[in-house]
Amino acid sequence: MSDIITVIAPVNIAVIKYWGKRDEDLILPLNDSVSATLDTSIMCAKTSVCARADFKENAIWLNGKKESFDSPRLQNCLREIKLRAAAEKSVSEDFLQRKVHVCSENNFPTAAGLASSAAGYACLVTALAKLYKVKSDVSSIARLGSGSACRSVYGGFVRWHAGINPNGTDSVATQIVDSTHWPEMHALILVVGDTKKKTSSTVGMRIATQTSELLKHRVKYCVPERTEAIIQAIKQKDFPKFAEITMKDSNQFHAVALDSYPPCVYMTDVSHFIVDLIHKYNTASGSVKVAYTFDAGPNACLYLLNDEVPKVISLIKHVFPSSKPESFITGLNSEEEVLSPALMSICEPQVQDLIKYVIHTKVGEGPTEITDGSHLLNEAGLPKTE
Ligand SMILES: Nc1ncnc2c1ncn2[C@@H]1O[C@H](COP(=O)(O)OP(=O)(O)OP(=O)(O)O)[C@@H](O)[C@H]1O
Ligand SMILES: C[C@@](O)(CCOP(=O)(O)OP(=O)(O)O)CC(=O)O
Repeated sequence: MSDIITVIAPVNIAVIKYWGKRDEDLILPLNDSVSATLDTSIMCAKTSVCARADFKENAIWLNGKKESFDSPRLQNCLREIKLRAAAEKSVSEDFLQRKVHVCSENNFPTAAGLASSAAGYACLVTALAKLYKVKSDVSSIARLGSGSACRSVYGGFVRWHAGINPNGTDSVATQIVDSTHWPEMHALILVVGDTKKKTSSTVGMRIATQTSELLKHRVKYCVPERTEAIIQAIKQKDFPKFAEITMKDSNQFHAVALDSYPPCVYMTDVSHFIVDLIHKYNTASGSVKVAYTFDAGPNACLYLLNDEVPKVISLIKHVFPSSKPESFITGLNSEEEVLSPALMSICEPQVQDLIKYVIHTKVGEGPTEITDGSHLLNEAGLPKTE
């Protein structure tokens, strides 16, 4: 039997955003956040890990390239998993002393605002937990890699509790409902740009924490109320309520980014155009059918129910013509529906390629171990691609 462990882990897109830390080293947030975990069959990180007595050093390969293992976030995750394993006495002292090799790949662009760090660290920490046979919840360890990663440790809809303990022991993720609760919930990710962003989330939220008055108001008054309300909406499958809170929270997060000094601008003209289009679509539909949300970048994530997907895909194709129509919609198969004249008239077609491509996905499960032997490390514990 192989001693290599391989795990795939999902991305998650928040509907109540995490933005601002109360402790930068422990990655403790100022507020609770809520997200949906997205299907690993469409977007995922895949990570293989292995610990052997003859490895000379800890090593990590990310997307085919050897990277430094010195990153404090990586070191913190490995250290905490080993401490947990030692406390649980799950492996021998000798095993804990061994060096590890890690090889990871994302099947979508890295560091492009598509939550690669969330999937990446959830995957790494889950794989290490299996390697060291850790049984307890590891969301607080994934949090040390990237805050939002703690939510990718679970499937379905997930809440990250900010917690109040200075040492962060209560800053953990819990599942609100699993992925079978609201299977009709789909997501369309409209990729406006997939290059590295100008201001990282870490830096952007540091500036906001130091300078934004609006962030203080958001943390104290808006997020607590919205968190409770959206959890109710999720439990009751109340889409219009869910969508309204999602859109308001995205708008407020970007208002906080603009209220920072110097301001952080993540949305582009195309992003704002999408916001306007969704509001027009909802008005023309007579009720709220689609929600948008934007992370620290220009890409839109639209949440909508399955029934609505054919119409919305037709609308996107009509408004955003592509020079590569055959590869414009990726992910889950989606039918198209002829748009009614009323919906056709809400927006004229724009110039070609404002949106690069669209990923159609849905709410899915948390990290899973891959047992078919398709490891990223070979028998020598080195990347198969080397
Ligand atoms: N599969 C992975 N395994 C380990 N680390 C990863 C993996 N994927 C990404 N990362 C880490 O996350 C970093 C990218 O995080 P960053 O926050 O810049 O981008 P993002 O996650 O795509 O965007 P955002 O967090 O705003 O959605 C990478 O440079 C790398 O350090
Ligand atoms: C806008 C967000 O996507 C911010 C994500 O920030 P990160 O989790 O990437 O930040 P660090 O904890 O500094 O690594 C909102 C969210 O996912 O809740």
